[in-house]
Amino acid sequence: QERGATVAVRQEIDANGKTVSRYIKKGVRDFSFGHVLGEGSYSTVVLATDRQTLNEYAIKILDKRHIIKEKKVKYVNIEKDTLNRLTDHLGIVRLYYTFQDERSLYFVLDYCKGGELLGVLKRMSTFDEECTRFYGAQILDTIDYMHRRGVIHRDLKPENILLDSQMHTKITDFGTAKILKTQKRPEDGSNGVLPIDSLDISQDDRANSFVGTAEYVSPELLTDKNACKASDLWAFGCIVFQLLAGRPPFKASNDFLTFQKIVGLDYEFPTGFPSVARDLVERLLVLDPARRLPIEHIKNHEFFDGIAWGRSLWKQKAPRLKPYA
Ligand SMILES: C[C@@H](Nc1nc2c(c3cc(-c4cn[nH]c4)ccc13)C(=O)N=C/C2=C\CC1CC1)C(C)(C)C
Repeated sequence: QERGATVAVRQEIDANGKTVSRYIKKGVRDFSFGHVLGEGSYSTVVLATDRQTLNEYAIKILDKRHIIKEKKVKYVNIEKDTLNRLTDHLGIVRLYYTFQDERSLYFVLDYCKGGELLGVLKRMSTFDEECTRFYGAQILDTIDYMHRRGVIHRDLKPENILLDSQMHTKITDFGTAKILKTQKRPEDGSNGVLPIDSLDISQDDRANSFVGTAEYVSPELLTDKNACKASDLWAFGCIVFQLLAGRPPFKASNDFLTFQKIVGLDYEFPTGFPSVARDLVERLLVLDPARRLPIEHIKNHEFFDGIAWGRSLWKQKAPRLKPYA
């Protein structure tokens, strides 16, 4: 095998709709690398052009020695397994193939020309309701897809919500995601109390060692070290608040004080914050994860009136970005 090329498998749908695996040999030499797009904690994401097809990709490069030294191998595998599991949704950054050479691992992914949602929000300072509704709906639709496939993201934030060339969202950075074991739901539910696993709380200890980015961490992760699907909905509530307010709800001068605000549910809406959006946020920023609005109810909330959920949400034009007056 030529240096740096490993056989990569690409799933394709053939003429009669069957998924076939195409074996392609891609390596470092098949790409010309451009500028750095972003720096992760253990990786660099670089713009690259496929020399044959001239398609542009984002290639995440990980230094093998560094990964091993920092004991991050499991996170790399979680990211790959998660991305390989979340393949058929437009709101997820797609992983095309991976390969390696003696020094590095390479993940070939969607290039999201619009960059990070955080960058766009900073330039706008706030989003108006129409934009918040559109971006909020795309993010929620993607969370719904992830949860249905037993994946909890655990670190949702405007930095890792990217925008493609059509200004549609693409969620990324799954190295700290939690893949839930497919557990059977108990038939009974007789007493009507939510069975503990209905919150899909991650059981194993490793999953609980991770804490996300301070401003978006859920209270349950801080108090009983357990993340669950509803933890992503807490982060979603923080993001909707931040799009309209221009700042996250829980923000203090250091992480410890931010954590105190979170567990004390200590936040205020800016004057003029739209009341329908306020009602939605208040039903998401609830300390008890079991009492947070479930996804189906969020979709039916008045704030999302007018949103056509499903594929059409991803086919429509993104609204022109306008600040909240
Ligand atoms: C959040 C992430 N930043 C970024 N990650 C990715 C980008 C990306 C693009 C721009 C950009 C585009 N135009 N101008 C800026 C800025 C930041 C980016 C992209 O296009 N495709 C896949 C990416 C990531 C996929 C990989 C995690 C699996 C961090 C900071 C972690 C590197």
